[in-house]
Amino acid sequence: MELLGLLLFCTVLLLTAILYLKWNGGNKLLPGPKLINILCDVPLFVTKPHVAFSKWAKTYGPIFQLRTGMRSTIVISDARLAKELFNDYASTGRSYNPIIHEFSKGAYGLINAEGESWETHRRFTLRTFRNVGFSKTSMEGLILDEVRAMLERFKKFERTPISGNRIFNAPVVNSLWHIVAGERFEWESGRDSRVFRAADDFFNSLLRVSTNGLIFAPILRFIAPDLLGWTSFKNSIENLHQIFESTIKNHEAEVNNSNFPRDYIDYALKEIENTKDPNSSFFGIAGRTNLSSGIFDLFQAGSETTANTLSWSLLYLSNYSEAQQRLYTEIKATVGSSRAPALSDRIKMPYTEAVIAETLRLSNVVPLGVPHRMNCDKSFNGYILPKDSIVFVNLYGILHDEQVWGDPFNFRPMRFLNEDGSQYIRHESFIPFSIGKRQCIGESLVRDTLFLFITSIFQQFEVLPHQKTETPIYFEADNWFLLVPKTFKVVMNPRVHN
Ligand code: HEM
Repeated sequence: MELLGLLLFCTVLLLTAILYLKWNGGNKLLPGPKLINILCDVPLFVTKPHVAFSKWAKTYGPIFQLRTGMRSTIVISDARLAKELFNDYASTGRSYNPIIHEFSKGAYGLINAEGESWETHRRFTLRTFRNVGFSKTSMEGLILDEVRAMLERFKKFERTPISGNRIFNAPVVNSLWHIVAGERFEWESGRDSRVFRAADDFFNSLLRVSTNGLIFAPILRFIAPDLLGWTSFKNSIENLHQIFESTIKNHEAEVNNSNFPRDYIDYALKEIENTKDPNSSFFGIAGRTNLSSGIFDLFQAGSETTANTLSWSLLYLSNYSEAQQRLYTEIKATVGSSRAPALSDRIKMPYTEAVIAETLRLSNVVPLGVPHRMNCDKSFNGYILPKDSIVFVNLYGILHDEQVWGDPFNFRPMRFLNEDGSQYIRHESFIPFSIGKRQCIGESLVRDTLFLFITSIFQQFEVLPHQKTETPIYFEADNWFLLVPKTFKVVMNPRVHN
């Protein structure tokens, strides 16, 4: 009888263990701060969530969980783990946030779309970028048009202090508009463009709603819509969509133009015309909404990010005179002073490549990437990541990890070079564009833009800080949603070429 009882007990124990393991997938519970720890860090979390995440990663490790509501939020602070997870289709969902979804009129376009619709649109955009001239000579010519205009502008203000903030917005928005709509505005002659104005309004209102906490607590938009900036945010989005819509209509009227397709909109209209599958993201009315939202995404993802990274490069290089001198020496030796830098020079300029990488690393304009959503339960690294949990990649923590970089807050391009400085070294933790299936699609455009702008500016000018910052220099950013430099001024001194 005793033996039978023991057998029964062992069987129940075994079954319980099997059921537990089956339910839990053989996985441990994710570590993470308790509610009380989160409450203690609320001011930091609200103002600088990327810093709070990095602080918690030190205590709870490279993968931790915040259990604040019904859904769990998972934070990854290690490049290798991020690569493994984000290469898995299970992690390619997007979370629903009414503030972020307002951009794309729902889950349309590129950033907020999911599943087949997102895949089709992403493939189309990458292909079209290549066709329109991404990384080809025509794209280079298009960026160089903006570089020339920029240099002309700087010449007007040489030797006088000028603001380093927002000076790259017009050329960057202009080059995007050129790719998308085939038009170039002569912003350098002081002509204002409604696209610039609308893009500016949108970003100012986006910064306002993110600072006011609406992104974390969207419910606030119903409580004080005007006061918290929700109304002007919505209006600025509507305004941009109207501009895109009227431009698309003008393109439709020119479909029979002999040069068709000329730009992104033309390619998309052709795709819509050729799509007969009602389930496709390019079919009929949904196809049109996807196009308008897709353009919106290219603007919101591509303009402020690139323009602010260029501003950061001016701030760093003007304060780190040794790095600027070394950059100039390489430009002089490779390009000289009688012609403009070209993308073909890039391969011979490892120091410049390192300056670009170090600027992207230290400035890290998108500190928390764009949150992903798990499409299904997933067993990962010994844990279960439940369906619908939100996953953040803590790019800020990864790009500023002391264990990885040693002195993460110094601007030190040499960290990307081999010992004798002759070769650029790829770094596994260098992921400013995130990683995996949803990695930024603008990376190659950004790298080309940074190369051509930075080499051209420093070929022509010595850039000095208007007011020297203390040493060691730590550059504080404004706003957490997009890390933009605080107000600063520089002085552009023309170089004397002999
Ligand atoms: C310095 C400049 C830029 C940085 C640092 C940057 C960074 C990022 C990051 C971190 C993501 C999130 C990826 C993820 O979800 O895991 C992203 C997504 C995206 N970026 Fe960029 N980006 C930059 C410029 C651009 C440009 C110039 C464009 C296009 C013209 C662009 C288009 C996009 C799009 C469409 C997505 C969404 C991709 C998807 O959901 O599949 N970005 N970017």
